[in-house]
Amino acid sequence: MTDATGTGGLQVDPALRDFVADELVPGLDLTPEQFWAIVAELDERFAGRVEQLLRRRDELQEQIDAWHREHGAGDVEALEAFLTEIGYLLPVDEPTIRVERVDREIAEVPGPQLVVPATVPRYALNAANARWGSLYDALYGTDALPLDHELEPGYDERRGAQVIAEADRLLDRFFPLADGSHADVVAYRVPSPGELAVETAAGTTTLADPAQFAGHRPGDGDGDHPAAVLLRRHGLHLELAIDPSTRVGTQHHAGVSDVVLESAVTTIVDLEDSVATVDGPDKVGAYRTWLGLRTGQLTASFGKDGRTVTRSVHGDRTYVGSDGAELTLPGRSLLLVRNVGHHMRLDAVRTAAGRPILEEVLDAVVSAAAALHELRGNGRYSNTRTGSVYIVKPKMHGPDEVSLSVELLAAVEEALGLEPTTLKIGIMDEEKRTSTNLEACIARAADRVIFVNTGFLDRTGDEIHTDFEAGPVVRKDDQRTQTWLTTYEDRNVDVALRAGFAGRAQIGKGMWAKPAAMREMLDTKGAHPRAGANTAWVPSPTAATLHALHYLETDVLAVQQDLRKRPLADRRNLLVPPVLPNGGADLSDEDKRHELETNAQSILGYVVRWVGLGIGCSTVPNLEGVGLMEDRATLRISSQQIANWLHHGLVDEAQVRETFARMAAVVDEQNAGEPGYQPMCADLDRSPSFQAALDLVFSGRQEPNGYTERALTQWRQRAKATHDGGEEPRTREAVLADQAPSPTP
Ligand SMILES: CC(=O)SCCNC(=O)CCNC(=O)[C@H](O)C(C)(C)COP(=O)(O)OP(=O)(O)OC[C@H]1O[C@@H](n2cnc3c(N)ncnc32)[C@H](O)[C@@H]1OP(=O)(O)O
Ligand SMILES: O=CC(=O)O
Ligand SMILES: [Mg+2]
Repeated sequence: MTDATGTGGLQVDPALRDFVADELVPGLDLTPEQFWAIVAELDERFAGRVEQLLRRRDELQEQIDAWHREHGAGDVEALEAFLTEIGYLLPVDEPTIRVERVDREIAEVPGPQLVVPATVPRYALNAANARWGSLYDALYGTDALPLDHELEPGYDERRGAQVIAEADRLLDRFFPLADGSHADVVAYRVPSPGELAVETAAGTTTLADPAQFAGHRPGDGDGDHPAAVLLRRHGLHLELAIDPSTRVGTQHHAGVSDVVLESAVTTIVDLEDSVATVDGPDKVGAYRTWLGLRTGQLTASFGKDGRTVTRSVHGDRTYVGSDGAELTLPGRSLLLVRNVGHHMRLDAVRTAAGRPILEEVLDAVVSAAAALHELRGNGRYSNTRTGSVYIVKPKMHGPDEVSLSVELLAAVEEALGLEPTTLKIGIMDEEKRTSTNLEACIARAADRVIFVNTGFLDRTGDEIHTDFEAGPVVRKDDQRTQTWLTTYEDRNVDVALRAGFAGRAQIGKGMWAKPAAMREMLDTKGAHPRAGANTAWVPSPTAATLHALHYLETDVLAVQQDLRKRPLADRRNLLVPPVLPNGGADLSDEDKRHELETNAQSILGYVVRWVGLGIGCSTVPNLEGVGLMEDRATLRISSQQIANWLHHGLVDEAQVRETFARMAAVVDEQNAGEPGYQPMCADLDRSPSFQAALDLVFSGRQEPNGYTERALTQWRQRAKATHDGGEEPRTREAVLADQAPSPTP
């Protein structure tokens, strides 16, 4: 099946081997043999270091476990002294970053960051194009505005009127007129390129701040009928598309057929926690998307609204600027790619001795080689105007692991002949040893770090695992208000600002994990820019458009200047374990039952799609029917939560097994209409998904750092092997093709 000829002595899965030879390297100054020789050499060079660092994680965890066994949650000063003594806490030495050649989308323009699984080209293309999004669509098709009547099929005029009124309200808020309201406008005119004339019944007015007028797109005839008016606030653009001949334009008082917002300023194409890639063909699927986005050649065809749609990447947008010169704005989100962490091994490529290689090595080399097409000018469009490639590194524990990542990127640059520091790094601050030593972590990457981001989901999982022996942890939903978490969020911003991130790099906040709850997001996620974050994660293009409103509202760069003056959040508060008072004795049986059921249901709801269908990120309804985005990081929390309560006797094994069996029936019911779905309850003992869920919980205590990848991967591989004799395992693409398209207005 595999053959080591021409692959640097590596045994390479045929799908990967063909992808590299036929798709990745042609057009580069690189042969497949050279490519694999680079991978082999880097794997060999770094494998020992990685093993050592993983052992260090385990050693520290064992020491921390022993301390908590003796002291319980303990006294925080004593804990600090102990963690310092064992080398977990390192001296604080404030760094200054020196990163250069960073695109303005990262350095200067605060705005939403979209994340998209690399395994779904249809979604990835949508994400790349989500730089611009229709505010009308986002308001029409979600719960952002209350809906008090049943929508007419097609276009509902009452809903349309509600959307237009809300858009007017937002325009008044962000782009006020010198006189009157946008709701009174009958025409937007551009008599000369630098001048916006706004006609209302009361006469002609303009913007209260004329500098907000950024340009226009000429329509038919003179400036009385522009096709688009471009406005700008806090570095973000908003386009009034004017076309009175359309259905919406006819209804609008000034012919505005859409309000288009600059939305996903940046996008992370994810090779990590939102994908299920367990073998060569899976990895090829994900790599092909990244390559196709960088060459601009990626397309996806699918059925939607009864017709076949072919999606490809959008071009740039051109206007006449307010200075009269042509103004070109990027049509696509600036793309980053998230690679896997140090703990991942890839079965699909093995050394001559049979050892699976470091998956991060292959990710890094492929990520850079794909981008090389564009850096060499072979892409249809350019992602970067500064010649940088943005790689996000997850799940690093402390500064030595950051150094390892930096050295790997430097080695890839050297091997591919890239200028030093071309490969930039986004540091996910999502493991406790990174948060508590954030200054040192940033220092190790000072000349290439382009973000620190509070990945609070993994971080919560790691908190539970690190404090496992301190006592039973608080309920999952109560983590959000714990001292460690609020300190972590504040301190991440404080440290980054002191290190000089403002105007140079991103300070990011975490994912909005309720994909359909847009009203709630609008009401709460504005806290992210107000907390000094110049970006925060959203799960979909629609969420990006709505979250963009928060950056129009808040001038993040001004907030950052103010925050710079506040005292640094106290690192000691990061050490307060989130354990229940009185060992959980205050919780009622009903509280415990509910928490157990909630976590069991979310574990099963996610795992059944990962293991059974190869889908790495899903919306799973919770027991209250609210759809929650679940990925490997949320799974880490849920499985650690149950494992921790089991360990401390809040629940027992029989109860856990009984609850999982009961929840399996609920999850089967929820997925009953899913093509290719294998119900767990048909035979729980033989269901790979059900067994994976139990594995995650019952191995949760021993599993290094509480990660979920080992169990998921093994059970998915087993499920695929079972399929081998019969039906082919279904891919997400196949599942999507069978699904009715989502209702978009
Ligand atoms: C802890 C962490 O690491 S968080 C980071 C990992 N998480 C993520 O990456 C979340 C990414 N988001 C997603 O995967 C999805 O939005 C989900 C799984 C949450 C929901 O997916 P679905 O149920 O299929 O979404 P839904 O049916 O509401 O919408 C589908 C439409 O939205 C689009 N869409 C949904 N999510 C995205 C996305 N992230 N990027 C681009 N387009 C998207 C799809 O292209 C599709 O539109 P189309 O029919 O025109 O192609
Ligand atoms: O990767 C993000 C997280 O929250 O974990
Ligand atoms: Mg994470």
